[in-house]
Amino acid sequence: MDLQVALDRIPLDRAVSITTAVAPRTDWVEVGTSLIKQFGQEGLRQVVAAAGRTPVLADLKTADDVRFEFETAFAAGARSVTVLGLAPQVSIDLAVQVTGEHDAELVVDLMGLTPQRIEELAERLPHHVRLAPHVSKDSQAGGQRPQDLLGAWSRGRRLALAGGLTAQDLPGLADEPELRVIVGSAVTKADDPVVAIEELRRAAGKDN
Ligand SMILES: O=C(CO)[C@H](O)[C@H](O)COP(=O)(O)O
Repeated sequence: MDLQVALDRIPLDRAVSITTAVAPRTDWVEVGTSLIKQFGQEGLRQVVAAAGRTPVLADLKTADDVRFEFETAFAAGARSVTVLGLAPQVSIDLAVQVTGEHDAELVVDLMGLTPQRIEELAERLPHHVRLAPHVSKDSQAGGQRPQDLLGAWSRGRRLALAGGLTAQDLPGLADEPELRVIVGSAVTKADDPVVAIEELRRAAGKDN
């Protein structure tokens, strides 16, 4: 299991200082959609610099104008980007093409999709594309968990689970080899983000 720390709804200087502290202890750093909307390409560039050798995902949640949005993120140093599964198929196909041209990772965010559309995407998309079962911020109060969205379609696929996850969720997921777990608030709202990421590492079985 890989860990990805998502940075959302915090000032840029705090995002940079959290990144400096957690980057050596996480597999990926995510610049969340809220940060990208607030601080744009320059914010992304600053987090990439603070992350050092740890790769950075830009959670663009792109729905249109794929090449422009992706290439703006790659120019700032992002190594992975997200497209919405809700986007038109032509945009999802272009997302596969553009990430391929840049040797970057593509993550397809599955929030808001019907089970039928998720199955269709899982069948259609190349195996190297990572699929992200995601309980959106606005849906989290309903108690749904991203792991509830897994099914026959997800077996053998590269996955990234997101949406309100904490260290308590990780032991049950630790055996999934192709799984990345995205944790935002559990780190950024912690009194000490380093203590929080160490707890997540232990829960993920990474420090045994
Ligand atoms: O993509 C996101 C919101 O749309 C977040 O990055 C993701 O949900 C992780 O954050 P949290 O653990 O706080 O839910």
